[in-house]
Amino acid sequence: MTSQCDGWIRNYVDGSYVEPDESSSFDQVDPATGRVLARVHEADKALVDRAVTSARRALDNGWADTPVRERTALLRRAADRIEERFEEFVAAEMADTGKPITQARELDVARALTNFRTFADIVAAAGQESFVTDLAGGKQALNYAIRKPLGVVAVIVPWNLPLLLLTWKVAPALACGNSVVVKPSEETPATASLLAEVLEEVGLPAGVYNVVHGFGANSAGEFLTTHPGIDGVTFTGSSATGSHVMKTVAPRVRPVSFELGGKNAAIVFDDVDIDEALTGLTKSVFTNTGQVCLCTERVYVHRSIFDDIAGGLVERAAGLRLGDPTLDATTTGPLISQAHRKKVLDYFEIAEQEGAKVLTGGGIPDLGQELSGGSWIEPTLWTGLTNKDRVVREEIFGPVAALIPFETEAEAIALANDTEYGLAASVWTNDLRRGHRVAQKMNVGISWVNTWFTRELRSPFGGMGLSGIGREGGESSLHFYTEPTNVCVQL
Ligand SMILES: O=C(O)C(=O)/C=C/C=C/O
Repeated sequence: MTSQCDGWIRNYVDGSYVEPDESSSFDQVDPATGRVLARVHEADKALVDRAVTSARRALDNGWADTPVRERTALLRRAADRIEERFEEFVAAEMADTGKPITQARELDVARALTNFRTFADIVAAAGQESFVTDLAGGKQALNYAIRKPLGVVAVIVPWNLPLLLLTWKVAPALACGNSVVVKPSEETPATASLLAEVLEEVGLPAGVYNVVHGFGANSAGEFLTTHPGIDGVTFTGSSATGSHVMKTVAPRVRPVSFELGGKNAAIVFDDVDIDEALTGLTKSVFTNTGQVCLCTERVYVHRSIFDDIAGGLVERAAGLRLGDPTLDATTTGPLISQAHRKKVLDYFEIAEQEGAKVLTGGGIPDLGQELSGGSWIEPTLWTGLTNKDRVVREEIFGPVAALIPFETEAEAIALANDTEYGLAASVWTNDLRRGHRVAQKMNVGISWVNTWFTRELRSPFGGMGLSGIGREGGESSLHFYTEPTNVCVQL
């Protein structure tokens, strides 16, 4: 039995794919064409319970006590196996998202390899904290902390970078000896189920990795976060859903790690190399059709170069290639669904009501009959807006940004920080002292200077305010996926 066969994408529980039934299922839709590709079997409450129970049993039957070197060796084998099956993962990710093949290869699946290998290295090298404590009367005590697995972790991941974000969480979770129950987004079920094949092939014990599919209220996600057997929740997705998940685990005071929404700013100073800045800004606004929590939706530009940057970005947007995701020349895919496209188009309406001047885009492109059923949208740029406008305050999650001029550094910092979110920012300037100074002043988790989405996986990653709780990455992941016990011995 495999993750996807005879037209079904399956749940994976206790080491095997679950036989689907028609009664609870939903469609896997290709966002590029609107075509139904397969049926997805929706997990009911009993199946979610079986997943959590088998995850606990796997922990207790030895996985939690597996030597670190065995766990990290398994992660490396998983990376090698994904590499061998690379194009299968690319195809599965593209079927779910419609994203261009070059991005699926160079970002989404490539990062899965890096995530597994990086956390194998980090956990293999991790030490423990210990101290010799001086006491009264010349006595001493030895204090040392051992880190145990957090336990059964609920991993809830979004539809924008499905495999990247899934492995960003599952790699450290497994490396630290946890077992996981994964609830992928209903929009993108394929790679989470396919990963189960690889983990089984490389010898992960049954029950350590489980996948349950579902969506909305009173479904797998809800059954999972409310399940008394869950020891912690790691979630990437919208701030509203994050807030709801927090409420569901609050009665049992379970730890959460949230990477949520953003309304990220770029600040472009007058001393930039215009071409270099345009390249970086285009990437930060339009990557993954703007469907990355780190994408820029607010671009603050020094007034003296505003027209150069605005004009240059319009040209770059015109240079984007929307179309058949299987072509290497394609740079930009569709939005994830018709429902999400309606949300983005509604914001296009609101922007015009708020006085936006549309520099480019603002509608639906005509890409021919083959793609007419897809959820395509035009890359869009606005001017004429202020920080008071809804489309400058609310996360849109599409290929769109508002361009707003500023005069002084202090004004730019104030404008960029004027938000309830706090995930990412980018500062573009050739004065590196100013770059460091302004980047540090950003109230965000990740602040880039003259670059965007450059990732050091050992750094803390996450956001503040509405953008999340906690950090993952490097040591931060170890802290979330383990529970330390400090032992104090009188010497
Ligand atoms: O790059 C990462 O590790 C990561 O977590 C990216 C998150 C993007 C969310 O939309």
